[in-house]
Amino acid sequence: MTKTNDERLLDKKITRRQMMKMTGAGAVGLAIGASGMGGVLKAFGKDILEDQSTVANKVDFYGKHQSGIATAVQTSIYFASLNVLVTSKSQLQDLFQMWTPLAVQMMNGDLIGTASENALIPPKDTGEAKGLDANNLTITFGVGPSLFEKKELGLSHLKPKELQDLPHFPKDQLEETFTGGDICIQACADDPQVAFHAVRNLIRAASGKVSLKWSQAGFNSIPLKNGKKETPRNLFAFKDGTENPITDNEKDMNEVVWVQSGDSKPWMAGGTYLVARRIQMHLETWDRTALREQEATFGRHRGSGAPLGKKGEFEAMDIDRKDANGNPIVPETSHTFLAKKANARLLRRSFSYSSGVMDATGTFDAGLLFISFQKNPKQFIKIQNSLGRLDKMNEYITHRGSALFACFPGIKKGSYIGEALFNTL
Ligand SMILES: C=CC1=C(C)c2cc3[nH]c(cc4nc(cc5[nH]c(cc1n2)c(C)c5CCC(=O)O)C(CCC(=O)O)=C4C)c(C)c3C=C
Ligand SMILES: [Fe+2]
Repeated sequence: MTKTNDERLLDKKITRRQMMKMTGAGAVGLAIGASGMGGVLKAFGKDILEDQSTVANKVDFYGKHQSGIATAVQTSIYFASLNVLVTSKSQLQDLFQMWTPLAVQMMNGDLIGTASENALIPPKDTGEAKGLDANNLTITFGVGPSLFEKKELGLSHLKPKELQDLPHFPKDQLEETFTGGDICIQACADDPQVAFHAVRNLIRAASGKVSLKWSQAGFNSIPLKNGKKETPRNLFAFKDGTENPITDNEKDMNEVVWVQSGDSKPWMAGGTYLVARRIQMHLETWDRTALREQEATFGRHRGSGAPLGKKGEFEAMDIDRKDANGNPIVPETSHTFLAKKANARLLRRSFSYSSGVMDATGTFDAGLLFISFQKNPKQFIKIQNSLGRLDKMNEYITHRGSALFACFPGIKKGSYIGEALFNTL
């Protein structure tokens, strides 16, 4: 990347120590002048852009935590797992600094860069989101275990001990083409093109610095009842996401999702761990299954989403309830029985996918892009181990992809994505 005069000057005159002091204190105070864009301040040659509070359907980029985690689930996701091609920590830092204003612009519903009428060069923005509003776009960034294993990046001492490849689980049939990655970008929005546009433009702007390892688009259809959003249904037609932490309850979120200071490496405080599992759902087999069997698989009623034997979706599920003959009302091999029995919690934020046909079988390649956020990956591991070989749902699903990423804490205005990681020696 060619550097501007300002950047060259800064490279020379500001020592690393001074730079860390200033960014730590909030880099807004560091602004070195207005750019040609009129009133847009710069730090280290990068534009400091604001969240535009007047924009329709807009989620804030800046905050204590990254967006796309506690944010109400949107209807579309484009999830990308990337490998890095850069060969030094400072190049990686440059990459996240470069991505920061682009993410702010796109979450404001704007195109990236400044519009140019120069017909001799490709436009800065790929353009397909023009005319669409922000559509509650959220962009969430995380880093995978493999990033810290790249010697040339010198990050190994900063790797949290929790950030290890997930263990092999019974019945896993993972494919390398849907597994792992150095960086993840989760773009969610209420429009598929807005979500795709975000990832496409971030990758394009990072040409030569990252390569796309795998990606998955997904969808959720969210019914509205009297103007209120209801729980979306998965491709097995069951309400999915009923039993989840309350995202606007800080205590719940601190207990389940947000890494607290002292829990892990200091740079992770306020962040979280993202588990992604690409789980194929065998729709053809499911569709041949009797309703009673389907309900026994989940331990819930298909229509209402209520626990078996109850009426309301949000009624408590008591897994110890027995019928008159002393048999458990919620089957002991049902998905919810086993998930509950694990006695661990996580925030599920999954999306359905449909990606054509499985070559070998001629069946749908469709399923769930399961995404969960938890303050420690062991919460996921505990639940997945409890589901293990017993989960009745195993007859109808196959885990085909898996990845774990450490998601940075939120970004302060004037700072950039992942700053805490790069400012730790
Ligand atoms: C290891 C974690 C989990 C995986 C993987 C998983 C896959 C998966 N789940 C469904 C559908 C449903 N899951 C439901 C509940 C539920 N699932 C998990 C965990 C995993 N699911 C938990 C922790 C829970 C909550 C359990 C509880 O305490 O009650 C439900 C019921 C409704 C709900 O609460 O959302 C459904 C339906 C699919 C289809 C799937 C993989 C394809
Ligand atoms: Fe589940």
